[in-house]
Amino acid sequence: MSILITNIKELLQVYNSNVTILKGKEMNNLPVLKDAYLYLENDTIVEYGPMSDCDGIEAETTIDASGRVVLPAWCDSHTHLVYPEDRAGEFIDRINGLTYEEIAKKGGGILNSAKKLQEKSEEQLYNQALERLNKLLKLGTGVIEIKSGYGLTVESELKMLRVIQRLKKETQAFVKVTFLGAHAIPEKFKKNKKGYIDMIIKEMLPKIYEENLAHYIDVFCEEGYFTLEDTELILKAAQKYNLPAKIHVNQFNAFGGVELAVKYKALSVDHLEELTSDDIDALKKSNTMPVALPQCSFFLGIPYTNARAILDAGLPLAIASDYNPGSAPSGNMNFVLSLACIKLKMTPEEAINAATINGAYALGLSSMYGSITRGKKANIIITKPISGYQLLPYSFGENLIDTVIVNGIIH
Ligand SMILES: N=CN[C@@H](CCC(=O)O)C(=O)O
Ligand SMILES: [Zn+2]
Repeated sequence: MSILITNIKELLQVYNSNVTILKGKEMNNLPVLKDAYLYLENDTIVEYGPMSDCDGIEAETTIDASGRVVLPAWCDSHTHLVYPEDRAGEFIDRINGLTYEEIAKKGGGILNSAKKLQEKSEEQLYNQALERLNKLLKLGTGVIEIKSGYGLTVESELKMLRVIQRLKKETQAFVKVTFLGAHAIPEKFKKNKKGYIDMIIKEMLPKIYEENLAHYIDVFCEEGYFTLEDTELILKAAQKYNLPAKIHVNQFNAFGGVELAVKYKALSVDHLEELTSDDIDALKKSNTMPVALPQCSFFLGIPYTNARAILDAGLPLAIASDYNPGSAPSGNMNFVLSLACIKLKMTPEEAINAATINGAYALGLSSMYGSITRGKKANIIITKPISGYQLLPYSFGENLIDTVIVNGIIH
């Protein structure tokens, strides 16, 4: 199957050499080819260039992209897409003045989702998650990370991971799977957290390894959840099973989680609504990608990640949706892009880089995804006719995505 996209108004992220990460000032650079064509074969980007060089190229399908912007599909590096049902009740509680922490303390939050998830079958969870994922594909997401973490028992964590594995096998999206058994302390272990951590290390991890169910390990390193010591125990154990870390840190409190993650060579540190100069210093000495989740700040009314401090320190930055029923009930990366510009004060160029190439890096995939480069995967967004790529973050709440090609298939 070959696809030729012609008359492209702006082709974004064109790199002849295989760029895999953008840092600091580099993030303000977004290469644009005007009046361009793009030629795809099966799941691969084969050629691109100015329309004047397009003569003689033929394909089974031709798409006229006059007036449209074409760019790599979004790489969403942080989601909790598999969950049993919404938590709209907590939304109302928060409107009435309760905080996320207060809701969690009275049995809501993650434990509420875990209770519901334990009652659902693998089939039910799969069908719900598939519907969500199909919506996201149409909104431009081609690569997605999905975490477990609403199981919190051996059986239910494995159930979640199997559902995610099935999404990986049976959909066009490229799915990376993260084990987040350490998402909350189950009610049963309230007075015996050590017992739950033991269960993660001695029962869950070996089974996950045996069945090859996950690519990454995650821990919610936060007051009231998992301490630095707890996190270190889990990251150490995961090393034995070759599961690199992508961890939740600094959502509500900054107490050294970033430094610990860097010590364990984490692929990414996610949230960072609270950020200290020590965190920045630790990141400077690392290859770890900081990931901002602005929808969580928007929805919970907590501070936004200080993206400017991160970028001005010469560091890279990715943005992701954090799609989950408690703190970010949407996986729409187009809105994430708008928030990055409006609230994180990122330029459209920085935000697009953060949602494509650096998102791919945060999943260990940037040599295959995230830019328009010969040999990279054919994951492409074609917008509706627009005046320029700045419209993507500018027109918040409006769907400007017309066609999405994922893995060479048109959606
Ligand atoms: N903070 C931890 N995990 C999710 C929220 C999960 C939930 O509330 O269900 C997050 O990244 O925001
Ligand atoms: Zn999360």
